[in-house]
Amino acid sequence: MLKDLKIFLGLLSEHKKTVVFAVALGSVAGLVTGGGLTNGVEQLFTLILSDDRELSTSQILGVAASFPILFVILGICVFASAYLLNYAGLASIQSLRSRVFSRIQLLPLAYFQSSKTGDLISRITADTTVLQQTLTFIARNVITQPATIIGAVFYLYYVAAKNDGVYQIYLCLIALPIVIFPIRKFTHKIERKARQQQEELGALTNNLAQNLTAAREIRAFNLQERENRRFTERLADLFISQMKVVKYQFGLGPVVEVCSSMGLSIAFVIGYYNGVPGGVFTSIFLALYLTYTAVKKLGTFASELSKGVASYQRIAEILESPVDIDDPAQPVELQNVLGNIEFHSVSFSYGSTPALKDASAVISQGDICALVGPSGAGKSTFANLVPRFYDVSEGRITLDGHDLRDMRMNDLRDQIAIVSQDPVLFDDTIMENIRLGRQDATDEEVMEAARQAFAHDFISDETNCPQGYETVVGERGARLSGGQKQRIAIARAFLRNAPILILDEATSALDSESEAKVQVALDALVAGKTVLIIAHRFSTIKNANKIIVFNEGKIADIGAHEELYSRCPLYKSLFDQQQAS
Ligand SMILES: Nc1ncnc2c1ncn2[C@@H]1O[C@H](COP(=O)(O)OP(=O)(O)OP(=O)(O)O)[C@@H](O)[C@H]1O
Repeated sequence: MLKDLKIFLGLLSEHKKTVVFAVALGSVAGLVTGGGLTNGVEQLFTLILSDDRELSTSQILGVAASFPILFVILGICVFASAYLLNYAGLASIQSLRSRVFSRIQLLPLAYFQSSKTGDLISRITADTTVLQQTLTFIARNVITQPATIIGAVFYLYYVAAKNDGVYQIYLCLIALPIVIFPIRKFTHKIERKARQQQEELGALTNNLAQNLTAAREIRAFNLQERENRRFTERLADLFISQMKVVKYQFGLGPVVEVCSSMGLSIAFVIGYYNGVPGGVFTSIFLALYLTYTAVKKLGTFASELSKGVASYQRIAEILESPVDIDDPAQPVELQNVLGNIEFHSVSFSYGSTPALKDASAVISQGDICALVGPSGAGKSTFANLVPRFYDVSEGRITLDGHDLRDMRMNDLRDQIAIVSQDPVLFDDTIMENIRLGRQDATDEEVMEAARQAFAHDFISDETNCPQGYETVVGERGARLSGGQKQRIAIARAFLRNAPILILDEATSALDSESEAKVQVALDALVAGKTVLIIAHRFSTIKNANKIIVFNEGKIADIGAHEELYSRCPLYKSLFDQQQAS
């Protein structure tokens, strides 16, 4: 438990001073409860049970006032301590969420292919919420409860010293160590069950996320019933694991109470036979009761801690995932990049799946290089290695003679503009979506880029975009057609004006009229730049001066159209097939 507690105290370490001050206030509250309250009760009951009623009015008022005073002190300490500790807890969770989010921005693409989006969302939202509850629960109880126990035990010691026959009542405290055993057993169980519960919640969120992104397909293929069934099954799994946590969490309290009640019974028997006076006995009973209640709360505390540990482990998995593509210690300074790219015997595998084998190629400044080959041959993989979305497994890639791994990632990616087949737009205005190409671009520059991409006309057309450049495009650009989205993406590339362009069949979503227009724009854009076109249709390659033919992860041939057509059988057959269709 101490190890687990350390994790949480570590999370609170940014607010050490606040925590220390709050803990001091909590200790006062605990000691006042355990020591002061019991003492007050002793005085009160001794006076009320006595036949002798000769106290002066001021003495009576003094005793009567002692309780409100005690509770005012207690109230101030408890409130201030809880407020400050909650502040530290919530602020720590805020910074943890922010750290997890920042980490996610750095993680390699491969991480997202092996993780599920819904589960990641669940870790950042649901698991951090559990942690938040744990932190505030710990904050409320970590000091108050032990302080209450210490105060009460000291009071018992004080009473035993003052009264004959009372020291045997210490026997009642034997119940305390006995209670530790069920607490330990239950907390281990809770930690495992809570982890399972959070995993089920992650799976449920993932199911939901997938369902929401496939709303069109679900309707098109009449999958509603299948989706309902799957979601209901997930809900049932979550329910079962939640109930297991509930069983152990709430089973602990009664077990501790039964052990504690035995202690109270022993106290009664000892007190009765030893003739302990009524007032003293009442306060002893209260001290024992407070001690057991505090122990019970510590039991709940341990179970909360276990739940928190289970969630923390899921969050820590993100924080501890290696960022294997990182900046070098002494990066090369990139200046006036020309765009000469060379692949030197490059191999790459996705896990154990080889995707590129011993690929060597030179793509010089100004080359328009088309990557062609059958599906799965390695074209996209080849292009994805240039912006270091993945690092090569073997060999090296150079830009203007420098190994890509010797450059700062941001410097390298600043030299590259990408237009993908299915461009992603953010739920923001058209202006801001284009500005992603270069974040410091002025509105005028954004509009000029849109003109170059033949996007300005549809953006200015009120029927398409009622607020022009200020029109919000919806999630993933839902309010725009495929062709319009692609022209926005092309406008981004114009704005970026990078020396290297990667086009993933960039004109595939355009109708023949816009395709012709964009082709003119692309011709202007590519001038003097190094261009990689992942070509799925051969119509795209007519402007390429260099064609790389891929087959089963290997480069089968490199050359211009005419030479490849005459000497490369694979290229000839692919080209003829396309012409025929
Ligand atoms: N993220 C991934 N994880 C595992 N394997 C992958 C991944 N991406 C691609 N592959 C595999 O790597 C190989 C090359 O894929 P790649 O996407 O580079 O081919 P491609 O030529 O671009 O195909 P297409 O024309 O169909 O897009 C294929 O066997 C593919 O299954």
